[in-house]
Amino acid sequence: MSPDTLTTSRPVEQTGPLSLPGHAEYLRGLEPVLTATDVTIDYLVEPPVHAVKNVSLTLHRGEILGLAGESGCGKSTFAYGLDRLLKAPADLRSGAVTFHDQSGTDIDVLGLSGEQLRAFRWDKISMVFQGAMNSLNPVISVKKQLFDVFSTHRPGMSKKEMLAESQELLRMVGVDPQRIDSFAHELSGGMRQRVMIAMALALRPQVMIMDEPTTALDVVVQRGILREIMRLREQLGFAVVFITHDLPLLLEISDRIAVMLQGEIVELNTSADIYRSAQHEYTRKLLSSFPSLTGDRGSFIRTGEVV
Ligand SMILES: Nc1ncnc2c1ncn2[C@@H]1O[C@H](COP(=O)(O)OP(=O)(O)OP(=O)(O)O)[C@@H](O)[C@H]1O
Repeated sequence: MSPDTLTTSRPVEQTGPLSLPGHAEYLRGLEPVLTATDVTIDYLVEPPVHAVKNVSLTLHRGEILGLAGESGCGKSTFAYGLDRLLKAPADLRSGAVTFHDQSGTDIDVLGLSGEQLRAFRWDKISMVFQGAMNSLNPVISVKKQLFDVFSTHRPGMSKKEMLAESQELLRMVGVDPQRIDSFAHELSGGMRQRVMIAMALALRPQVMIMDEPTTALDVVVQRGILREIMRLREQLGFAVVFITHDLPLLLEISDRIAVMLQGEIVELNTSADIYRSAQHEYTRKLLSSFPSLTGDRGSFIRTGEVV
């Protein structure tokens, strides 16, 4: 890593638009792990699409930050920008993304070169996508795919260590370690997604970006996986940017929620305050469009218990 990618300044805490005093209270004492400042991303098509407009957001160590908003508002584009996964015609026009490493070093993510970026991704920030379970290679065993992560990023590890670590990862995500020799096509959709989460956890990243990670799964499997993610977050302390259009789900699992509308964050607050006293008209509209908030799932929000 070249010296110009390193800085030591710490960002000013952001409470964000339309946030209540409780939000500032929530932020007190939290340490930032990822900061996006004035990020603007366009798709250079004719006419150009201004997908993300001057978005600033701070993710704190160990927090689950939900990114909500209807289809096309720019959630995925922003998340891909955070991890430098954008491809043409997407163009990150301006802004800064800083990763505040546990070691105390700040990394200018947009300044990383190809090799530095490969080393950074998966190690510091990993990503789980909706389609990820289909991105496991069906004809390569789970073991080989997990081993590939280790041999690329941890070349010093022995095969024995890789096996022990892979089995432990599978156990952590609720997959029988004996399935390590299975091929992806032999696993259910839910299990494939759990294996993807195991791969994303393999290097113990400090941040995981999850873009609709459970949307394609049935509700029971989905809730099992979400519970696992929340438990692992407690155990391992990583932070999560969780993207979905399912606002009730975000209210259940997130510490804070950022609401996106047409490429901008229009409201940022704790989940409790978003639920109790949404400030932006669009957030209120989103909340009222989910009848489940007044039904069974609403009971969690009222009681604080995950069922
Ligand atoms: N390759 C592309 N070329 C042109 N425009 C694009 C491209 N990909 C996305 N967009 C546009 O960028 C905007 C933001 O899209 P994005 O996929 O980030 O939204 P999203 O909130 O994640 O939606 P979804 O929940 O449907 O994934 C939309 O207007 C979309 O049509």
